[in-house]
Amino acid sequence: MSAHIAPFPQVDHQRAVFADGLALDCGMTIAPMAVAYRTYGTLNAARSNAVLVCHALTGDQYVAEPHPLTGKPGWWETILGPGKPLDTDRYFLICANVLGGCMGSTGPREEMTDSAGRGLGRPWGTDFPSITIRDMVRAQKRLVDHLGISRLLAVVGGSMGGMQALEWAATFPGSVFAAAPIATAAHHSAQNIAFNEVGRAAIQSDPAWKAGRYWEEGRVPAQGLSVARMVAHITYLSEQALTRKFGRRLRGASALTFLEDVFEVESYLRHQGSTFVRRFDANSYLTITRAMDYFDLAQEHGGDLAAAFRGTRTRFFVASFSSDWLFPTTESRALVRALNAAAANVSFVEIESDKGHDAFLLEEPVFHRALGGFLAGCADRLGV
Ligand SMILES: CC(=O)SCCNC(=O)CCNC(=O)[C@H](O)C(C)(C)COP(=O)(O)OP(=O)(O)OC[C@H]1O[C@@H](n2cnc3c(N)ncnc32)[C@H](O)[C@@H]1OP(=O)(O)O
Ligand SMILES: N[C@@H](CCO)C(=O)O
Repeated sequence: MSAHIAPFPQVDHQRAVFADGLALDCGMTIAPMAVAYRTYGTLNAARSNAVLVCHALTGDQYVAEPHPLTGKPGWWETILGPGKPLDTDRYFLICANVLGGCMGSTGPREEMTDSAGRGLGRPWGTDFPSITIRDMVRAQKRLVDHLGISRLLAVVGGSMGGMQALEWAATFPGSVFAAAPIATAAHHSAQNIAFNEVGRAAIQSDPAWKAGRYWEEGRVPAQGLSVARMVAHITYLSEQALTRKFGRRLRGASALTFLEDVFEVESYLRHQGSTFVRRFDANSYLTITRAMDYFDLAQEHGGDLAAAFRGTRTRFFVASFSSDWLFPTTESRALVRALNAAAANVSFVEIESDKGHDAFLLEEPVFHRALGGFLAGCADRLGV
C-alpha cells in the first residue's frame, strides 16, 4: 500500500497495517486497513497502565510532540507529559489517527484499494466509504489488540474524542476500566450538523475541489477548506473569548474598505483558516464531519441512551465547560442522567471557563486537577 500521492505531503508515520481490513457499519470492508499512531510512556509488565487518548475532529496522533507538518507543539502538551494529568511516568499513552483521517491512517488521502486489497494508484478521495464513530473505535480496538493490551485503564477524549470514549465504553465494555468523555455529547446536535454542513458546502463550492478529485491537478481546495475552518473555529470559542482577545480592534486600514482585513478578529480567522490548509485534507474533513453528524449513541441502542451502558462496570468522568455552546453542559447532564439510569459509576464536573469549546485544549487548572485525580484514583484501584 503506497501511502502518499501528490499533492499530499510525505510523512513517515508509525503505522500498524491490518491486511484483513475492517468491516464498516456501511457494509463495506476496507482492506488493508492502516492505523497510524504514537505512544508515550512505558507499558508495564502487567499491561495494565494503557490509556487511549482519542483526538477531536482535526487533531491527530501527535499529542505531545512537534507536529510533523507545522512544527507546532502537540495539541495536548498541557495535559500529557511527566507529572501531568496524563502522566507519562505512570501511564502508557496511545493515540491513533482516526480512520478517515489524513495523518497516516486509512482515509481519503491514502491510496484506494480494490476488493482484493490491490492498490489502484490514486487516492480514495470521495470514493472513501462513509464511516461512523463506531468504525473509528473498531479500528482503534484492532490497534490496542495488536499492542497486546486486553483492557485499557482508560479512554480519554474531548469533543469528537469524547464521542469515541463513549463508543468504546458502549461497544467494548469489558476492555475499558474507565472512560473520560470531555466537552462532548451522546449525539451531534442539529446546530452542530448545520455548522458542519456550512463547512462542507464551502469546500464543495471551491472550483479547485473538482468533485473531490483535486489531486489530479496537483492542488487542493484551499479557499473552501480555509472558509470551513474559519466558520468552525468561531464555534470553538465564545463571545467572551473573542471580545477578550480582539474586541473591535482595527488592523489600521487607512481608508474604509471591505476588501481587506479591517478588524483584528478577521485577520485572526483568516490565519486560522490558512494554517489549517497546510495540515489537513479537504476530503478527510468531509468524511469525518459526516461521521460526527451520524453519531447518536441512543439510536444505536434502540433509542435508549441508558441501554448503551446498562450493566457496565466502566467508571465515567464527564466534564463540560460553562461557555461551550457547541457541546453545552446540558448535553453532558443528559449523558450523566442516562449513566445514572444505567447504574453506572459516574463523576461529573462543569468547569467555569469563558474560553468556549476549545477550553479543553487550553490551560484550565481546575479541569486538569479533576481529570488527573480521576485517572490516578482509577490507577490506584488497579494497583498501577
Ligand atoms: C483536539 C485535537 O484533537 S487537535 C486540534 C486542536 N488544534 C487546533 O484546533 C489548532 C487550531 N486551533 C487553535 O489554535 C486553538 O485556538 C487552540 C485552542 C489550539 C489554541 O488556542 P490559543 O492558545 O488561545 O491560541 P489562539 O486561538 O489565540 O491562536 C493563536 C494563533 O493566532 C494568531 N493570531 C492571533 N491574533 C491574530 C491576529 N489578529 N491576526 C492574525 N493572527 C493572529 C497567533 O499568531 C497564533 O498563530 P500560530 O498558532 O500560527 O502561532
Ligand atoms: N479545535 C478542535 C476541537 C474541535 O472539536 C479541533 O479542531 O479538533
